[in-house]
Amino acid sequence: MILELDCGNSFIKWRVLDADVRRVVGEGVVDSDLALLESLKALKGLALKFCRLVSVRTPEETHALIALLTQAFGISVACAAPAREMSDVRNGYEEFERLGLDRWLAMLGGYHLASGACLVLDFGTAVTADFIAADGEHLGGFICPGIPLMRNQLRTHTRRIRYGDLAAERALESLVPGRTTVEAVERGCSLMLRGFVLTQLEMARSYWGDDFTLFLTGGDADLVSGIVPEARVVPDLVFVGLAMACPLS
Ligand SMILES: Nc1ncnc2c1ncn2[C@@H]1O[C@H](COP(=O)(O)OP(=O)(O)O)[C@@H](O)[C@H]1O
Ligand SMILES: CC(C)(COP(=O)(O)O)[C@@H](O)C(=O)NCCC(=O)O
Ligand SMILES: [K+]
Repeated sequence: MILELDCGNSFIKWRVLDADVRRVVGEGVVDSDLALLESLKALKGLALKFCRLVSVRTPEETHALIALLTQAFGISVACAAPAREMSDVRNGYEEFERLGLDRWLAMLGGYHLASGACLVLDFGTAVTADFIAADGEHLGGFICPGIPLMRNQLRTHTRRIRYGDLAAERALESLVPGRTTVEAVERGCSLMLRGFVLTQLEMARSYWGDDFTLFLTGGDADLVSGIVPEARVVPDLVFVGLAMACPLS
C-alpha cells in the first residue's frame, strides 16, 4: 500500500492506495501530524510499503513529519521537489524553486488531464491561479487570501465582527445582501472569491478563446463550482501530479 500526503498550510490531505495503485482504501483531512498517525493506525489491514508527499510547510515541519512516518511504519518517504520542467510542463517562475510545490503538482496534473491549455484554480488557505498554455509553458499565476484568511483578517482586525462557525455556514445559504454581520461578511467574502474566478476566466479566454480546460481544486472549491458549470472539479488534482513527480520506481 502507498501513502500519499498533501501538506498544506492548514490541513494534511492523506490517502492510502492499494498495492496496484488503482484503488483508494482510505482517505481523509487532518489538522496535525499526530491526527494523521491516529487516522492511519485506525485503518484495518494497513500494510504501507512506501510514502510520497508534497509539502508547502517549512523544511523543519516536513522533516519532523517524515521522521514520524519512518519511525511509525518503517517506510521510505519520497518528497516532491521543485523542477524547471517536468512531463512537458515548463515552470514559468523567474526562480523555479520558489513556485509553491502544491501549485506545481496541480499544474502537472491539470496539463496531463487536459492534454492542452488549462487554468488551475486552487482554493485552500490561499487561493491560487496558474495558467498553462497548450505547449506546456506556464505563463505564471496569482495568489490571494482564501476564505479562511479573509474571514480571520476581518475577525482579528475589527472589534465588532464576531460569530461562530455554524452561523457562518447558514449565512451562505443565500447571497443576497446581508442583514446581519455574519451574513454580510460570509457573503461578501464568497462574492470576492466568485469575482476572482470570473476575472481569471476572462483572462484565460483572452489568451485561448474557449480552447482550454478550467480545473478547480482545494478544500473550498465547492464554494465557487456553481458559477462555472464548465469547470472540472478535481479534488485530488495535487495527487495526480504527485504520482507523476514521484513515480514508484
Ligand atoms: N473535510 C474538510 N476538512 C477541513 N477543511 C475542509 C474540509 N472540506 C473543506 N474544507 C475547507 O477547505 C479549506 C482548506 O482547504 P485546503 O485545500 O485543505 O487548504 P490547505 O491546502 O491550505 O491546507 C478550509 O477553508 C475548509 O473550510
Ligand atoms: C501559495 C501557497 C501559500 C498556497 O498554499 P495553500 O493555500 O495550498 O496552503 C503555497 O503554494 C506557497 O507557499 N507557495 C510559495 C510561494 C509561491 O508559490 O510563489
Ligand atoms: K493546497
